[in-house]
This record gives sequence, C-alpha cells and structure tokens, in this order.
Amino acid sequence: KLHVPWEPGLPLVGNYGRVLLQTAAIQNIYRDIYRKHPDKPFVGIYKFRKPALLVRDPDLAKNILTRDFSSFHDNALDVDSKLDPLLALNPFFLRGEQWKRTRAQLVPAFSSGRLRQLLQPIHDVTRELISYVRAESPAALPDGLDVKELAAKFTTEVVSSVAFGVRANSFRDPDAEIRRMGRRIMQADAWNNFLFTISFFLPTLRGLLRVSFMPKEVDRFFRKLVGEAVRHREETGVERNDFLQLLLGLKQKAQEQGDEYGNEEITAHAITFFSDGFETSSVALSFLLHDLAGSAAAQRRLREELGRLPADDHEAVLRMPFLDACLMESLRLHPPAGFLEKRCTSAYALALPGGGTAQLPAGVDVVLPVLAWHSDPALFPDPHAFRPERFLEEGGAGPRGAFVPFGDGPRQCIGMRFAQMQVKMGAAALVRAFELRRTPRSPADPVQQDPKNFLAAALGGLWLHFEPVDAAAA
Ligand code: HEM
Repeated sequence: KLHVPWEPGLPLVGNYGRVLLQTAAIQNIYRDIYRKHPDKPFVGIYKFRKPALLVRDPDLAKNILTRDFSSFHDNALDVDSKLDPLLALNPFFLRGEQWKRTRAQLVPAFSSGRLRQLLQPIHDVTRELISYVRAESPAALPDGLDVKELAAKFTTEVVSSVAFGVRANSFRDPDAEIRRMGRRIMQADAWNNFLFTISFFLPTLRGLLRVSFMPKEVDRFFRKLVGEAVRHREETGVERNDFLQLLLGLKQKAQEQGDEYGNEEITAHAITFFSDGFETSSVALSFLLHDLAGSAAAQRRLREELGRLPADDHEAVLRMPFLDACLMESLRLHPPAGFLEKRCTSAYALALPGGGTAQLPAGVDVVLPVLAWHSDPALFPDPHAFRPERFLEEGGAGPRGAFVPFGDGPRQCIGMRFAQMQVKMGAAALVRAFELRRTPRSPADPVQQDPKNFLAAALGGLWLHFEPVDAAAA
C-alpha cells in the first residue's frame, strides 16, 4: 500500500521461514534482505504474517531513534505480562509512560559517581579471572579455553556482585547456581531459540502454547535470591553500594509518597540488571578476545598503552584510546544485538524514493538491521577486517545511524558505560598477563553466526590459548 519495494516471502511465515527452521539467525536474514536491495532507503518485509519496514538508510534510522523518537518510542518485541511477569517489567519491554517513569528511576544507577564506585569490585573480579586462567593452563590444552564460557563466568561474577550484592562463585564451582541460571536463559539451543521466536514474534502461538520465555526454575530462583537479600537488608539495616540498595531507596521513597513499589518491581529490576547485563557483555568480551588473538600487533600496542598506566589506577584503563578503538571495532564486527525493532506509535511521513511522501501508519514495526550496516563495505571499507585504527580516524565510525551497537536516542542502552567498563577491565587484565593465541579449534574469520542464537554467537564457539606474557617473550 505504501508503494515501497518488497522482499517476497512465503505464506504464513513471510521472510521468517529460515528462523523457524533455525537455519539462519534473524540478524542474518535482515542482512541478506538489506544486501538484495541496494540504493533503496527501506524495504517492505513480512514478519511472519505482519507487514513491517526494514530501514536501509542510516540517516532515516538516526531520525527514528533520535529526532522522531516521539513516533517510535516503543520497542516492537512483545512480551506477555501474565506468562512472563518479571520480564514484562524490564525497561526494554515497557511502553509509553511506564517506560519513561521506570527509565528515569533507574538512570541514577549508572551515573558517573556510581560507576566509579564499581571500579574496585570489578578489579577484584579481574584478579580472580587471571588466577583462574593461570590455574587452567589453557596453553597446554589442544583446543585452548572456551572463551565464551570464560567471559560469561567473569561477567556473571561482576554483575551478581553489583546487582544483588552476592558472589556467584562461578570461577570455583562449575555448577555455581547463578551461572547455571544464566545458562538456562541464554544457552543457544533449539528450544531456547524456538522460545525466543514465539515469545517475541508469534504472540498468538505463544498464547496457545502458554509457554513463558523465562523458565519457572529461573523465576523462582531469582525471586528467592532477591527476596532474601531484601529481607536481610531491611532487618539488619546493612547498606551496600550496589544496585539493590538503589532499588530499596526507590521503594522507601515510593512508600513515603504513598505509591506502590513492591518487591515484584525490585526483583524484576534486579533481574533486568542481571539478564541484560551479563550475556551481552560476555558476548562482547569473548569476541574482543578472539579479535585480539588474531592480531599480535594490536596486542603489542595495547600492552604498550597499558605499560604507561599506573598499575593501581583502574579508571585510567577506561580512557585508553586504543583499547576503546579495539572494543568499538569488535562491536562493529560482532554487534551482540544485531538488530533493533521499533513500533511506529504515531503516523509518520516517509519520503518515498521516487518523490512524494507516504504515511507510515501507527502499529507498523520498523526493523533496524544493525549487523547489515556494520558489515556494509560502502559504510565501513574492508568490513570483515579487524582494524581498530579506523575508530581513531576522522569519520571512521561511519555515519551516525550506521554504527549503533548500543542503539541511540532516549532508549539507548542504559547500561552502556557499565558494559564498556567491565569488558575493558576484563580484556585489559587478560592482555596484560597473557599473550592470546588462536587454536586449531578457533573459528576462521569472518566468524560464522550460530543460527540458533539471537545474539551474536560463533558457530562452534570461541577457543583460545593464553600464554603467560613472560613465557611468551622468553
Ligand atoms: C556490550 C554489552 C551491551 C550491549 C551491546 C547492549 C546493547 C543494547 C541495545 C542495542 C539496546 C537497545 C537500544 C535501543 O533500543 O536503542 C539495549 C537496551 C538496554 N540495555 Fe543494553 N547492552 C549491553 C549491556 C547492558 C548492560 C550491562 C545492562 C545493564 C546492566 C543493559 C541494560 C539495558 C536495558 C535496561 C535496556 C533497555 C533500555 C530502554 O529501553 O530504555 N545493557 N542494550
């Protein structure tokens, strides 16, 4: 109806056949459609039976996320609040005024002052990380170490301590409970991928099958964990400098004003911090280590940069230009969230390629193909090469709308600076202590995406050798 170019699909499944068959990840399907329609600002697609607009033009995407946010203020992924009550309170899924209020309440948790207070706890976890890698002696293992699991242990440990005020013990205990719960939500397998697809894209089927995205065991575990921590603090008056304390402050303030802010909200937001914070960051850290292992020159340059810093100045790591460029380049190559989906919330005038405009009606979903932009040679020359220097060059980060690993605008990732902090501190500690090397089991570049994962994930995993720096130099 809008006279836009269309990507033909199949009856019922539209362009999502390969998603259902689990032969391609959603972000790769969007990338393929993007490539088939060069020079078009947008392409019509079918998300199963629902028509949607895939935006190709980064400038239009930038406007959707920023200037014209009032017409696209909700994310398009649906969640059923009866089946997934805790997930439904995650800011990512909240809508309209409820989103605005919750976002404003949570923003102080990520202020510069609060993040500074996390430097020491994160540093403590990096020391455990280094001891763990030394003890495992991965240089002696033919396949090396499973880096995805290593990074997940690290971020689970950091996030648990910062969110709930507890240690997950994931380095010492292979069956540590919090790590086990993390695996249950995020493990890339056919069942989890199916759950993701029906939970967020096929609300009718989800309603018929009555399945929740969050397994009941995980729901029960976190309710108990947070409930006990809240009770302990309320009974003893103990205060800690963590996210849970901020949530307890919100509860107290709400009670003073006669508003509702119950344990359900506290539990939900503590889980948000965990679920949104550990897996995305561990994906980012594991790919950063993989990319660095492929470039001895980048590791050398990082070690030189690190060598110039005082050893006890943890904050200085966050200001290292080359480390920052390495992380940005790795996020460009492997954006953990390879697509964004926004819902048009009020009619929007679209400039048509042939001239004139068309009204995009409220209710239509708009897909922003992040992975497609990040790997487009017209936006990033030699797109599959790990070339951190491009982020130190003028204009190297591409046009604004085209490099969006954390989204943009009022709904940009609320945990962006915290994520960068934990990833940079983890990577810096490892590069200082070890020479990272690929192993026969490491995937070749460009890394192939695991079709069963909706976040970036390497098919077959990421594996590395870690050789102590002194030994490597000898
Ligand atoms: C490298 C790690 C991370 C990446 C790549 C990432 C990426 C993203 C992206 C792309 C969005 C959507 C932005 C948009 O719609 O414009 C988002 C939203 C969000 N992220 Fe992150 N994220 C990361 C880490 C974190 C961490 C550590 C936390 C919390 C501790 C977090 C919490 C959230 C929340 C709550 C939202 C929803 C924000 C809203 O809708 O207002 N993320 N993230």
